[in-house]
Amino acid sequence: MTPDAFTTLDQKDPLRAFRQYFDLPADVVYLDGNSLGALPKATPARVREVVEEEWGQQLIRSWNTRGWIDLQRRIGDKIGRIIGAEPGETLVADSTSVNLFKLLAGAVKLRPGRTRIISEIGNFPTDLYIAQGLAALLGDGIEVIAVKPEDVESVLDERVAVLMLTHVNYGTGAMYDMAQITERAHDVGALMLWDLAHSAGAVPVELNAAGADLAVGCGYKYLNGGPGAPAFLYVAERHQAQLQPAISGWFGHAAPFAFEGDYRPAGDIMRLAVGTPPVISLAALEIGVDLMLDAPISAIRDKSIRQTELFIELVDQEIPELRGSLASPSDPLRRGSQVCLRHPDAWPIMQALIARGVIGDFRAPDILRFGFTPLYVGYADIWKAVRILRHIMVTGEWRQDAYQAKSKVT
Ligand SMILES: Cc1ncc(COP(=O)(O)O)c(C=O)c1O
Ligand SMILES: Nc1c(O)cccc1C(=O)C[C@H](N)C(=O)O
Repeated sequence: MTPDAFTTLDQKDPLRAFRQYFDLPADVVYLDGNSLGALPKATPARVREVVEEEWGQQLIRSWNTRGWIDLQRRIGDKIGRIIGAEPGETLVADSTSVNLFKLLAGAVKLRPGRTRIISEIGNFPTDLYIAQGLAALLGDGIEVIAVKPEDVESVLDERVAVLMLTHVNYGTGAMYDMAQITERAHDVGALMLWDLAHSAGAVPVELNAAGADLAVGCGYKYLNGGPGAPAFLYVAERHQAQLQPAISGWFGHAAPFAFEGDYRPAGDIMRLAVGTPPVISLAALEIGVDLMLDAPISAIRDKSIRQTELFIELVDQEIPELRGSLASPSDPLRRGSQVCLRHPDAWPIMQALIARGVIGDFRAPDILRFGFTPLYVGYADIWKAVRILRHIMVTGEWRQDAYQAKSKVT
């Protein structure tokens, strides 16, 4: 394909208008929105309004007059529309790690007598760490068993309390069939908990249609809520009255402002709230979520598939050294919105790319990871990224000393 063909694709792109709503440096091709989403242009003004007007002028009155008290639920319901949940099933709260703890703990208690939490060896480490920490805290023979993705179904039996999987794998982009795996978990009476960190806003997700029980996800990736944005959690309506909150904070109380001495959980999703929510961060997140709601997820998915396919095809065509290096599934239907390539020198190669304005990720030990966020990545960006990657590989530019030193965040 020629560069002109990519420009034509951009001209015909139904999502083309969305790029203007993001503030991106002109000289950067940003292929890391799956780690930290881009800044929506409307966010700074909204944050300023919350700080200067709602906080500065209205002070504590804003909890009522500006709806601060309802933000977690209000934004939760909006995210619910992106992940196939009904109103009242999704709450914005805490971080993904903390939400995993709350939901896993609640799930284990819902399956008394069962001792196993099953997960996947390549899961994002925080998911495994949280499960391990919870098992150690609970004792009672509770154990975490992590197996290869292809072995997940074969370890499901009546000992399993909960199956906890990340829908789209952070390291490879491999995507599970949500409905099928959820059904297998239910076949043995286990609960299904999905981590949607790399799915929400990236691929179509239908939690209720799939029969999922519980889910968590990030606000700062495809939802563009900003660094450390509050996360979300989902509890299917049918479990809400029984799920015991493991962290029984006052925001989850049935009547927080009655200031009672004893804990009584709220009757609905609010029981999973803990303490005072970060209002300024919630306001920033809402801007990102609103933008996402304006874009049909089917158009996002179509563009994402097209972009990842084109990227793979171009790398194959243009960069002999990277031919056959694909670490993501080659079937786009089994892949999220990212492409991973394997190379023993992935670290310095990625540093050289970043120095030339193509921002992707390195993931240990040998992965070059490229995230495609269709709201602001164009087709011409893909052409440019592959040309620069080609230059770096052909010239051996990545071998320079400057690109060898490791930094703290990789
Ligand atoms: C699958 C997955 N879960 C969880 C997280 C992060 O959790 P937290 O936001 O609590 O750091 C990430 C990325 O950081 C992730 O990729
Ligand atoms: N949350 C992150 C952070 O605070 C620093 C650096 C990276 C992250 C990430 O989100 C990593 C990301 N979940 C990943 O898939 O690799």
